[in-house]
Amino acid sequence: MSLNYTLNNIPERTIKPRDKGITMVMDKGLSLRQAEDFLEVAGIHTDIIKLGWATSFVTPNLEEKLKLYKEANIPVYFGGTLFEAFIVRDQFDDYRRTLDKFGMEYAEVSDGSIDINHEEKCQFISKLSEQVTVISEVGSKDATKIFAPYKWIQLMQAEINAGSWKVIAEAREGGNVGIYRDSGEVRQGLVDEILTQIPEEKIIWEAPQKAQQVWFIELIGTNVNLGNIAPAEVIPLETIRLGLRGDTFNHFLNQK
Ligand SMILES: O=C(O)[C@H](CS(=O)(=O)O)OP(=O)(O)O
Repeated sequence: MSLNYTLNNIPERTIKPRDKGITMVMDKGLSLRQAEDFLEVAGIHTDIIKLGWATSFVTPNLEEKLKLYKEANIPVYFGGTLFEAFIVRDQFDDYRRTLDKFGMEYAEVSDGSIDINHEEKCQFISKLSEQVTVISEVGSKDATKIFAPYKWIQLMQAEINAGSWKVIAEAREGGNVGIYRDSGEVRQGLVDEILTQIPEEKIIWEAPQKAQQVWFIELIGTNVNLGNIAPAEVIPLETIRLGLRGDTFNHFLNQK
């Protein structure tokens, strides 16, 4: 990545294509012109784009948008809710055909809105990973469904074993379920326990709120994988990763 001028002692950032330090952006309906503008300023800092939930079903010019992202060399995938919409209707084969039809190279497997047996979910991961790179998501979108840290670890581990490239820790667009309390505060004990068993580079933490991004960057470092980043927040996030915004400025200076 080329930077505009020289500053000494900037935290070292991994470079694209990265396996660690990923910024996953959620596009929930950008127009083609907005997507072009987004790529012009933030494409360089974006590792992967999710077309949020099932927005791809109603997005006009879907093929053109996918082409734009492909030309920018940024992988794209449909949100997990779309996968779930197919599964709940018993249309797994149709989902596979849909991925082929649109030339998708990545897919999300989640169960945030549906109840499926976890072995069955792992079979979907395993079958889909013969076709695409699979990212799976752990955690419910239902704030009342809270499960213990050991369970998160078990589910994440089983999904990685089944073939997931990365596992996403659920938070939704609002950042108020899953790994967060409804106030948006991180369930710290949960995250700490997960990190005792699952390698941090295998997890993408959904962190739509600035305070959540800062928390993970301070805990894990500049090159933590973060997801559900809004397009307009990619450049601000990059500065937070580098200790160039007040929120992490002293954290990184004090590490020297
Ligand atoms: O689970 C998510 O992070 C997203 C967005 S939201 O929950 O609908 O706000 O859903 P996904 O289906 O994974 O894109």
